[in-house]
Amino acid sequence: MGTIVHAAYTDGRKSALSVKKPKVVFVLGGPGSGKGTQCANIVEHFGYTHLSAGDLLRAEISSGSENGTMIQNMISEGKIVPPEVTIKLLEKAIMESANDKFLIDGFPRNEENRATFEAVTGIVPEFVLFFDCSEEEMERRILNRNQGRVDDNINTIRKRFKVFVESSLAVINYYNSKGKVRKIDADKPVAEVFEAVKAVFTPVNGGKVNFCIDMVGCCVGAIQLS
Ligand SMILES: Nc1ncnc2c1ncn2[C@@H]1O[C@H](COP(=O)(O)OP(=O)(O)OP(=O)(O)O)[C@@H](O)[C@H]1O
Ligand SMILES: Nc1ccn([C@@H]2O[C@H](COP(=O)(O)O)[C@@H](O)[C@H]2O)c(=O)n1
Ligand SMILES: [Mg+2]
Repeated sequence: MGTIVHAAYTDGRKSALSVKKPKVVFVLGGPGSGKGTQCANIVEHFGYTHLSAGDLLRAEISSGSENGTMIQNMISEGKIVPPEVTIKLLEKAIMESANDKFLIDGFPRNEENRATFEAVTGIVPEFVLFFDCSEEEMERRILNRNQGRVDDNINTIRKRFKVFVESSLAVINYYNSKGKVRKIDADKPVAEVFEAVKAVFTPVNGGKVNFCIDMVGCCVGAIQLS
């Protein structure tokens, strides 16, 4: 079945993001894999702005907006909110920021999220940072998180795992087919995970990135990109 792409703007208006053209890194991984924790480290060391789609949705609930109840119900069930709701929150946050590079944490969560975001904004991620973590470890972390989240209970955790496997992994596989996934073993302590994350964000050769284009088994040249 084809993906339904929600035009967040039915009047055909272009997203303001297609004009601002921010640099975007998607940060994906199962619930409790450490996305938020590592994003905080990346912000501190590499100057990105961290936008957690989940946090934006929770703020929308707290704001008492008309979508609040619907969002609350879906989060309580570990379900994925319609893309136009989440994309508009992301767009607002990006446009209000003076920064031009963003970590978008927990988005896209499914193919509808991904396709709609690309259709509406025209933005393709620089890469996707994927935190790969076992369900046992993720469950242990979430049950010890103590942040008072309505979805941090064993029943909803299991539903979120199911959603991740059935919907979110397909997004990671899509970007993997484009060579855009940077996979991190997230089953390790925070500091060790961040060492691996740093390597992804640290350019080689003092800021220039060398690519050797290997065609037909031979290197046809090295291109230095600043
Ligand atoms: N590498 C790690 N080792 C042990 N605990 C960790 C690690 N990374 C994060 N944690 C802890 O696990 C919990 C979940 O981490 P975090 O909130 O960053 O995950 P998340 O991927 O953002 O989860 P969610 O998708 O539910 O928001 C937090 O209490 C955090 O302190
Ligand atoms: N793109 C998204 C992201 C999140 N949600 C909903 O929020 C819940 C919490 O997300 P976290 O990343 O903070 O764990 C998630 O389980 C979804 O219910 C969403 O709908 N779409
Ligand atoms: Mg998080």
